Amino acid sequence: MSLSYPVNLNISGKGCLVVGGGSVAARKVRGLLECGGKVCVVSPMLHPLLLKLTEEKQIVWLNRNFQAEDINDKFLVIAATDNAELNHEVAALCTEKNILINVVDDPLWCSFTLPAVHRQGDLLIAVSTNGKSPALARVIKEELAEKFRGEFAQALELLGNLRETLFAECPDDKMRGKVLQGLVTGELLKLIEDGQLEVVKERINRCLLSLQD
Ligand SMILES: C[C@@]1(CC(=O)O)C2=NC(=C\c3[nH]c(c(CCC(=O)O)c3CC(=O)O)Cc3[nH]c(c(CC(=O)O)c3CCC(=O)O)/C=C3\N/C(=C\2)[C@@H](CCC(=O)O)[C@]3(C)CC(=O)O)/[C@H]1CCC(=O)O
Ligand SMILES: NC(=O)c1ccc[n+]([C@@H]2O[C@H](COP(=O)([O-])OP(=O)(O)OC[C@H]3O[C@@H](n4cnc5c(N)ncnc54)[C@H](O)[C@@H]3O)[C@@H](O)[C@H]2O)c1
Repeated sequence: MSLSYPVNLNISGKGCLVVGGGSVAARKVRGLLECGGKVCVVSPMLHPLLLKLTEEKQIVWLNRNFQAEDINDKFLVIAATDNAELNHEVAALCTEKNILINVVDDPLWCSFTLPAVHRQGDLLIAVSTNGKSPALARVIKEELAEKFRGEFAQALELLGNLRETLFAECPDDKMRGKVLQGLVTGELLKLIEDGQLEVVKERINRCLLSLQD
């Protein structure tokens, strides 16, 4: 399989269809909802988690078998049934209409695959094995999750604010780059990892003060 091109999709408010309502579909639906997707599930049976989401009106459930027109106007589709032939059929329909398609039992039919994901606030760590071993992707993600904990979400907030201030107050882009690269080093990473957020704040303030000199 050729190498996949990594992107971060904005699916907020966009129509996402999941075909199938089992445990794999439930995992994919959770991921879509987390990012603000408008999720519709078509399946004659639903996993209890999906039933709950339907009752809470977080998703729309079409309680029947898949029909070709279900993909109309969808931004992306995930074919997650236990019927390989049907999953291929869904993929072929989407490919024809240039709709993004993920097929849970066949990477070759996917226009996108899902990585194992660890999030802390705006920090996103995504691990892919290009379909070679999803289980390994999960284990690598779990290892990374032990290192990149909640402190990183907090530190990112601080760095994001600093960057905004720099964009507003320092018109020289070379200077901005220099300031940010000088601040964000392996040493800062270690401070964040050790939970020394006060020291991180101090470094950021020092950075701001140096701009006024
Ligand atoms: C990462 C993760 C993201 C997510 O789903 O959110 C994900 N699979 C996860 C787990 C997982 N999946 C499977 C196992 C059992 C062990 C094993 O088979 O290895 C485990 C392990 C477990 O559950 O621990 C079975 C499996 N998966 C695929 C096939 C079909 C095939 O390969 O042909 C089969 C065989 C089905 C069968 O046996 O019939 C296919 C795909 N699975 C992918 C993603 C894409 C490639 C990702 C990559 O490697 O880059 C791809 C191509 C399409 C896609 O689904 O996007 C998620 C981790 C969630 C987490 O972080 O906890
Ligand atoms: N990609 C992954 O991460 C991953 C992981 C494990 C398994 N799998 C694969 O995913 C597939 C699904 O696994 P599962 O555990 O969720 O299976 P499951 O049996 O729990 O769910 C299958 C779902 O498909 C629905 N379905 C069947 N025919 C349908 C139709 N005509 N229209 C709409 N929905 C229909 C069923 O109602 C059911 O809800 C398996 O075949 C397996 O090969 C993929």
